[in-house]
Amino acid sequence: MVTTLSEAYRDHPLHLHHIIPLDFSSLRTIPDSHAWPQSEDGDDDNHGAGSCIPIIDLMDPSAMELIGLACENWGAFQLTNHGIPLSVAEGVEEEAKRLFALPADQKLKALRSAAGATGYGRARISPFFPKHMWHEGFTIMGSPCDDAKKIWHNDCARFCHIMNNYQKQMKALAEKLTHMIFNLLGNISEEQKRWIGSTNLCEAVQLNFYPCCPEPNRAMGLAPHTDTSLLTILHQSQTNGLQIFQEGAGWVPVHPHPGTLFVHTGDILHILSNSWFRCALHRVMVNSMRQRYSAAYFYAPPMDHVVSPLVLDSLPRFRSLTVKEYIGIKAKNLGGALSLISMLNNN
Ligand SMILES: C=C1C[C@]23C[C@@]1(O)CC[C@H]2[C@@]12CCC[C@@](C)(C(=O)O1)[C@H]2[C@@H]3C(=O)O
Ligand SMILES: O=C(O)CCC(=O)C(=O)O
Ligand SMILES: [Fe+2]
Repeated sequence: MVTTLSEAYRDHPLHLHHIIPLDFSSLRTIPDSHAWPQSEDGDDDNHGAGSCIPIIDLMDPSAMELIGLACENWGAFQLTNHGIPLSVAEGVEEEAKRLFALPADQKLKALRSAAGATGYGRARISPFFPKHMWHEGFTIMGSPCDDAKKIWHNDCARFCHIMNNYQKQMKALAEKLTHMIFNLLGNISEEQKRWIGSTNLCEAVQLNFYPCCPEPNRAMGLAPHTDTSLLTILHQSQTNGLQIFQEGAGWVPVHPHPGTLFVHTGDILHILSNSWFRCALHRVMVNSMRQRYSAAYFYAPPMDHVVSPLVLDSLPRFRSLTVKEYIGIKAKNLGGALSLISMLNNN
C-alpha cells in the first residue's frame, strides 16, 4: 500500500491551539500571543540592499544554466514565460480571497483535525515558535472537495475546479523544472528519475492569507522556515512581505511582479544535490494597509522514494532515507532536520 502525504502527517498530531487561527477581523491591537520581539539590530527595515533574487525567462536558451546558478547562490528564483496563463493564478487568488473573507465560524467548519493535514488552520510549523503568526492557511492534498464541501456544501464546484486546474498546471511546470534540475545534477540514472511523471508523487497546495495588521513591526506573517519539498512554486498577490535570508545580505525582499512565479528549492533537493543547491530560509512580514495572499505548490518524490545525495564529487553529506522518514524527522525537529541526517558531524 502506498502511503499518501496526508497519512504521513497522521503520526504527528498537533494540539488544537496550534491549529485554530485567531479571528483577526476585528482586532485594533495585537494580543500578546501574537507579539514577536523586535530585532535588536534593527535589521528588519533596511536589509538586502543591492541584492536581487534572479528573474529567469524559461524560454531563454540559457534558462537551465541560470536556474543552476540561482539554486546554487539563492535556493530561489523568479520565473517568467513559464507558460501558465495569468488567469489561472488570478483565479486562485480570487478564490482564496472569497474563502478567507468568510466569517470565522464558516471557515472553522473545515478546520484541520489534530492528526489531519488538509483544511483550514495555522501553519504546521506553529508549535516550534513561542508566538503565533499573523496568518491563516488552507491546505489541499489531492481533491479539495471534501474540505470545500464542509464550507460551501454543494456550491463548491468553482473552488474545486480552479484548485484542481492550478494543481495540474503547477505539476506540469514542476516536472519541467525537475527535469532541468536533474540534468544539471549530472549523470542521474533513469531509475532515479522514473518517479517524475508518476501519479503517486507528493504534492500539496497551500493557500496563505496574511490579514492587515495594526502593528506590523511586532507581528510575523510566516516564521522563518525552509520548505520540505524538492521545489515549491509560489504565486503571490501584489503585496510585499516575502523575504529570503542570504548570508551577508540578511533578509532580502522578494518584490512581486505580475505574471511571475517564485520558485524555492526545498530540503529534498538540498539532500539530492549533496548541499550544492541551497534550501533558502524564508519568512513573510505583514502590512498595516494591505492584505497578502499566496498559493504555494509543493512538489516532492513519492513517500517511499529513497532520497540520497546523487552528486558525488565529494563524500555524501547526508544519509539515505525515504521521503516519508524525512517528513517525520522534519515534523519533530523543523530546522534541525537536515543536521540530524548529516553524515558530517557523526564521528
Ligand atoms: C506538504 C506540506 C508542506 C508544508 C506542510 C504540508 O503538509 C502542507 C503545508 C506546507 C506548509 C506551508 C507553510 C509553511 C510550512 C513550513 C508549513 O508549516 O506548512 C509548509 C510545510 C513544509 O514545507 O514542510
Ligand atoms: O506567502 C508566501 O509568500 C510564502 C508562503 C510559504 O513560504 C509557504 O507556503 O511555504
Ligand atoms: Fe515556505
